Amino acid sequence: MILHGTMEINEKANLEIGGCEVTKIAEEYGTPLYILDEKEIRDNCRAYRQAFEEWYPKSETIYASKAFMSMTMCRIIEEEGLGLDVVSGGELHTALEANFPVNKIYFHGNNKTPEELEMALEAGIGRIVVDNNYELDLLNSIAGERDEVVDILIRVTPGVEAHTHSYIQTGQTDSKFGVGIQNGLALETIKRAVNLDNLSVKGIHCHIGSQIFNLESFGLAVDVMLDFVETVKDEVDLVMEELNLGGGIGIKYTEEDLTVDIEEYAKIVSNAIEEKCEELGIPLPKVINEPGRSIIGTAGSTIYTVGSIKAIPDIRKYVAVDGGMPDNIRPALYEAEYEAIIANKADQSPDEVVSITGKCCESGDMLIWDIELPKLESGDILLVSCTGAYGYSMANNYNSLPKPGVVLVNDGQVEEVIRSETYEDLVAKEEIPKRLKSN
Ligand SMILES: Cc1ncc(COP(=O)(O)O)c(C=O)c1O
Ligand SMILES: N[C@@H](CCCC[NH3+])C(=O)O
Repeated sequence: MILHGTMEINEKANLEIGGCEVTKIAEEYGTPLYILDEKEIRDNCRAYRQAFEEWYPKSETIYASKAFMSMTMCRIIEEEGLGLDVVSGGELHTALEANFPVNKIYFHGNNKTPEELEMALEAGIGRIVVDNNYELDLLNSIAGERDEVVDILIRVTPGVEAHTHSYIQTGQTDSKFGVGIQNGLALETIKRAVNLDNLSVKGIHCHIGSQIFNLESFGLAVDVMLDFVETVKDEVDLVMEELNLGGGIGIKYTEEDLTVDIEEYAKIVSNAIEEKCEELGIPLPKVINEPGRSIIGTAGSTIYTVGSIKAIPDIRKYVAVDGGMPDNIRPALYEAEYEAIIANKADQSPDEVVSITGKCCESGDMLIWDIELPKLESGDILLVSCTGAYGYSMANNYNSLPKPGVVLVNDGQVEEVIRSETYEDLVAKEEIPKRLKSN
């Protein structure tokens, strides 16, 4: 397995993260459990900041909190000088509870409710990224009632197809997000927006997809977006000053994946912008990038205890762990692949091919198909790496499994930042109608 961040194998053949022995964490906090490597989160934030400071200083990096949201994460993100992308009232609430600076919050989403928009205006957040005409009118009327002029970006689809799983492509014209540049809808939306009294269009936003390795796709998106900035200037006499290029940088989940160099990404984006702006004779825009996965993905792992082991002769050996698709739905949803290591036998060489399955009543509840590992035994602690992004944030309670908690490790210290759910939590929101109550 690739050892990400501060992972190390100690002299007792135990895996350590942030100087903490994984088996000890399992003993103290139980399994399944998510472990976050604080140094790796901070290093990933710094990689973006340093790369953009070098290649395109007129920029801002904001963390896409849908990848993993918590108040602790907000505090780390703020300390590292990044802004925040939220996509719901819930994410916004979490950010506000964590005292995240409101002017550095961007509000995304293709169907924000009136209540969510009201909440965002009440908080005074930095930018609302308007997705469609319905939202444009809604926001304008809410802002009007409040007697405010709200700064917005318009989400557009540049028609660039990123090479990634079809479920996580978002830049093509046939998408539920944004308005198309190629079919003229984006221009129509902007023409409409500039005539609304309570909105001020500051720029455009696109997000072409997620887990992308081909950096050229970002260069292509820049070209299309800046051509559109030029069109808007000519047609509407509006010079848009902000270009939000979304997130989407891929991470190396397994040996088969490529590695993306953040500096290379910053360089490609900045070269594309500078060349295009020079060609069009337009001023350099402020650039915003919105990484999620590449900030938190490699910093997170999930630990499980191995339970039943079932060998089907000549077919497959299933090794079951005490979590599964409720804490990591990505294999079922996107056929996502992961690596794993036995934390208590971290120095052993692979010995057999097994498939790691969860404990749900669902055949698709698989974490890893056909992985080579040392011989597994019941009671072993298995660590699946790179689960930091879209793991906890997409977790659910299928089969009434309580959601695992999250611990933060750093410099030999383990801190519980989200406690594991209990059985009591599972029924806490329920109310049995009086007539059905037992005596
Ligand atoms: C609007 C927007 N910005 C940023 C992101 C973050 O993407 P990623 O986690 O791939 O960096 C997403 C999710 O894909 C998104 O929808
Ligand atoms: N949740 C997805 C990515 C979608 C990101 C949101 N636009 C994943 O796990 O890969």
